[in-house]
Amino acid sequence: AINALRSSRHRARISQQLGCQAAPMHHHNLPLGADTVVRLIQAGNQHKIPQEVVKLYEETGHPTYMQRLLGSTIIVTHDPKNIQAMLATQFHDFELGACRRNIFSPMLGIGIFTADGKTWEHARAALRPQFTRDQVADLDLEEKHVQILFKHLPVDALGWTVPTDLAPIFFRLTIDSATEFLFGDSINSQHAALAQNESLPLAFNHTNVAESFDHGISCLGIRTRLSTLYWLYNPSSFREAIRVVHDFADYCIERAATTNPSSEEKESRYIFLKELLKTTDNKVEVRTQLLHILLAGRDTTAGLLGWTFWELARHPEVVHKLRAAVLDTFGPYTSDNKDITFARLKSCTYLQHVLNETLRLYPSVPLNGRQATKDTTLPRGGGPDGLSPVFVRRGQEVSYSVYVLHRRRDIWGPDADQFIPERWSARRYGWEYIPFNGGPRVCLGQQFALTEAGYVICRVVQRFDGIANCNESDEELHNYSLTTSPMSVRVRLHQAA
Ligand code: HEM
Repeated sequence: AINALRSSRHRARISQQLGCQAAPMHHHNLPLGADTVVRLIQAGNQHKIPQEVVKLYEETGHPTYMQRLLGSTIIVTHDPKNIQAMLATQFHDFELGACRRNIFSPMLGIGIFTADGKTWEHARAALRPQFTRDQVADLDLEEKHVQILFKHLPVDALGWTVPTDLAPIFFRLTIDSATEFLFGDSINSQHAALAQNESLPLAFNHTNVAESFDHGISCLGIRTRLSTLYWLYNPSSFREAIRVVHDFADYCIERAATTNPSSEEKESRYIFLKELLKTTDNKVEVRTQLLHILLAGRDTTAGLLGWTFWELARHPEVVHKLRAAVLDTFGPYTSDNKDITFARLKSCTYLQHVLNETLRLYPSVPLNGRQATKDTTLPRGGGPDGLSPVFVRRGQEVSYSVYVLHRRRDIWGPDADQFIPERWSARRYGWEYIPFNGGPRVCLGQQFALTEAGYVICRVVQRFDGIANCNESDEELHNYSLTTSPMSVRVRLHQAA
């Protein structure tokens, strides 16, 4: 106790020397900030956690504030300058921390998404080359899976589909293409979901892999929200899901490692797993890397597609303009997709504006955080005017919400909550727009994701010229595990003549 008192006095002195002032404390109605925990649990049940975090910010009235959270006091900041400090300018003062590692490791092991320090540097260096290659987003492979998606969207004599929920369809599309690209073997969940069940001969029983992966991720989401109490949540269904996912990964790795090189050479397709096996023969490390990329890349892309169509279904004028831009760049729908390339997707400006605007309103990772590696400061948020630095204790959690940041009216204007792709024709990127994070840990798959999502959107709007919203309500409901996607995107699509 005496040591704690001494170090707290020492910190107070340093904090004063550095010109730090206290950030305002969020007003709590219950001890230990239990009211905030209850509110977040209730918001989770209503699928509105990101909106609740906006309310907490608005109640406090400051972009940076302190919040009690069951025994600890965390700093919450939605200030671009502070986020930039944590992610870039003071990168070494902050890390992900042991808590995130412990939460994720039973399913994923310790890899790029959970590691800090040298382990992270090693993982990033090993993965980086795989993302600089031109073929990183294989559009022919994507097309194969898009064609199966279209089988889920048959039309009647007037050209309309029945009301269909696109949200699960995008989840199946992205796990099929991601597993084929990463593991060399698609789990073909789209085939399994077709009514007539066009069963494929599979070397491995893939049927449960998609469900197990989804269940495992939702358990990781619950463990993340329990924070340091994550260990309370470890149900047998979580352990079983992990077993299925690991068996699938191990099967693919074993098969890739024992493939006869001569037949391998004949196969020109780029497979992530085979590239990784050239860098290490440690199969557990390969499994860890693969599962981390699957986690990082799959749900994020499915969520981006889901939210894009959620908004398109409510903005026919944007559909009209987007379709005109796509047809102008790539021509009408044909079974040949050769005109659609990475470079041409980038040059389709309005498509990029639609993607930017979707990621502004629905950043895939709406809440995030870091932990201080040493006593340090954040540049802003202290004192009555909020302009003084704030002292951060070693080990203190700092949480930030990109969802809140992207909807701040003082940054984006009074229409911050509205979907207006046109705002991007006059806007430049800075630290107020960070859907892919920033600094040394910026998303490795940004180009991959924008290419894949852009490609799928292009193909859908080439083939369909009308999107009618069939959801009963316009309420924004988040299917939020670690990333967000819409609960449901029920639409009827009209096929172009
Ligand atoms: C809409 C799509 C995507 C979004 C919005 C997105 C966003 C992000 C964000 C916010 C982070 C930082 C997370 C953190 O703080 O720990 C991140 C990290 C990462 N992302 Fe993405 N991501 C997307 C798609 C992808 C894809 C498709 C891949 C790979 C195929 C990928 C690979 C990674 C990797 C490897 C990291 C870890 C980087 C590191 O810690 O060094 N992402 N992404």
